[in-house]
Amino acid sequence: MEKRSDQTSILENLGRFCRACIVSIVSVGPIPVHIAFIMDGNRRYAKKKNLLEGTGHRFGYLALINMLKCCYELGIKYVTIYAFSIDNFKRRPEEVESTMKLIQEKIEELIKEESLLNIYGVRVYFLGNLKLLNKSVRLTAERAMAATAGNSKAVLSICVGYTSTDEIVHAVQECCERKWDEIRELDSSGAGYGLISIGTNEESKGENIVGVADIEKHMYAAVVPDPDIIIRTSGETRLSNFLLWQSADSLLYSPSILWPEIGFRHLVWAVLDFQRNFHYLKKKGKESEVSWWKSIPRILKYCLFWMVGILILFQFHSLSQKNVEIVWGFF
Ligand SMILES: CC(C)=CCC/C(C)=C/CC/C(C)=C/COP(=O)(O)OP(=O)(O)O
Repeated sequence: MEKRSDQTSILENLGRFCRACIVSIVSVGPIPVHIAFIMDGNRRYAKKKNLLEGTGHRFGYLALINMLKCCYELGIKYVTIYAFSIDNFKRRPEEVESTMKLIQEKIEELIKEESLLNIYGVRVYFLGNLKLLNKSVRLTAERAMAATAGNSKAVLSICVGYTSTDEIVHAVQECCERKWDEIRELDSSGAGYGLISIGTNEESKGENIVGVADIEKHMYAAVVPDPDIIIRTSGETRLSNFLLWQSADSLLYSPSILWPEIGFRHLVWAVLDFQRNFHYLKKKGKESEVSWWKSIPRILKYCLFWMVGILILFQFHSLSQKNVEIVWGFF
């Protein structure tokens, strides 16, 4: 029994070591600053595994926690997730209620002292029309934002009661209201009142024109940079009203797995895809600053990684299926 658990912990450490090696190899190239996830396929996962529908979302949450850890290990500073769209409110009332309950329960878990958010220094934002949430979920969300406001290493944005078209309409409305107040302040005589028009100019102070940058400032997602990659599981290549304004230059990556099945390997693949397409993604001024000599420790780790890999291959016949699964679990 003792021997068995020793063997398990050796394999777990081996899994962790291999993962750390992959992280250091991938980090030689440019790492995306912001990844957004469309967590698609929770209910299909439950169906596939003959589980209750709501259990699919619980597995989805576990996958989310694992994915956040992977992102923070890779040094990705901003993560945004599509947790509940405005359209999701049209689902069966029992489903809406149970998903909301789950979201509230998990937010409460996430703001505990020893939670993942505090370990990795993550500030959390809720993006969307929060008025659509019931009072207790809204208050929990507000409490989470206040509780993590002092964290500054990373940012997690949770989109609830969100759709991109709603965000754009809200931003334009708010922007016009502000512009109206601004003009009124500048021209107390009221003589300059007129129509406010939407212009293509970036920003326009004191004029009756609202520009792109003016609108952007009023987006829910104004607190984070535009996403470099949007990952949508279940092989779908639609954005489903998610970050339409912000995704003009984003790479869409769409692995054919259901959200609860997502793992480290899918994230690494998405980042490698981003690195391959880096020069096409208009990442001006964001070139990697890594020079070859700075990569020496990483290259050594890379060699060590392959040596260990070859040793494992030699030993493979002596590993049981269970042991192989333990190591594979880290990917
Ligand atoms: C604290 C926090 C943010 C918790 C998140 C909980 C969580 C994983 C919510 C996901 C909800 C959702 C609508 C997923 C989409 O799958 P789907 O229901 O559309 O599945 P389908 O595509 O198989 O129908």
